[in-house]
Amino acid sequence: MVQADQPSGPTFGPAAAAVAPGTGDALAFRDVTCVRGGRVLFERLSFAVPPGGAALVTGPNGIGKSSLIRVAAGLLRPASGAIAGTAPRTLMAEAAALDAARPLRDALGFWAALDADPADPHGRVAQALHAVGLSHIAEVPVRLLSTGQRRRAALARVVASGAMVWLLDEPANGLDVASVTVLEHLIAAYRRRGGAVLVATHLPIALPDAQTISLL
Ligand SMILES: Nc1ncnc2c1ncn2[C@@H]1O[C@H](COP(=O)(O)OP(=O)(O)OP(=O)(O)O)[C@@H](O)[C@H]1O
Repeated sequence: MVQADQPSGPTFGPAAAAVAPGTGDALAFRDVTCVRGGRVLFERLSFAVPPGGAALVTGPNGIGKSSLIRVAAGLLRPASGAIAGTAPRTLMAEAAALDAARPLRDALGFWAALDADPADPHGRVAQALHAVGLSHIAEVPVRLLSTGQRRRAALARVVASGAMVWLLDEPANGLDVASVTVLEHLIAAYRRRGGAVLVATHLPIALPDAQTISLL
């Protein structure tokens, strides 16, 4: 079962599955059904995230939050329905996919050169490291980073990507209170620039005016 709501405007969900998200959305699910391991995780889910918007995916363990994020990322094919939106997306999941042997700056630079925005990858990595408070360990190999530092490094990768849509799967895991505040500020600044975020979390994250997609 799924329940999606917005602070204002229409309610999306199975009962309103015919509601077609408008054009120009950064990301939209249209009647998306996801089946995994023979179990329907969510059915005919429709919602849209406009530029500058945010959606928060909530629900208990094993309900399908990560699966929803993976569907949005194009890593998991929905059983039916469609994902709309051509804006470049970037994913922050459990694995940061940063080369453990490389210094952090180089490991991030590898992805920044491949990711959405081709302009000035070195400059974007430097800015991202500063934004997450890791500039001082830019030359330290990734394998020596603490758990929380790795999570912040993963966030730096997202920041450096220049993508218009951030897909964040449990981004607050492993972060201390101060780092969660940094995360919240980064998301807010990104949204002010027109970025859109889809966040799955079981930890509280302040996302003003976000619509909530409750998997039940
Ligand atoms: N590769 C897979 N094959 C089959 N079933 C899977 C696979 N990956 C996950 N599942 C199942 O899909 C369901 C949803 O998993 P998912 O990771 O999306 O949940 P979640 O809400 O993110 O959970 P959590 O809060 O524990 O991270 C679970 O029952 C899980 O066992």
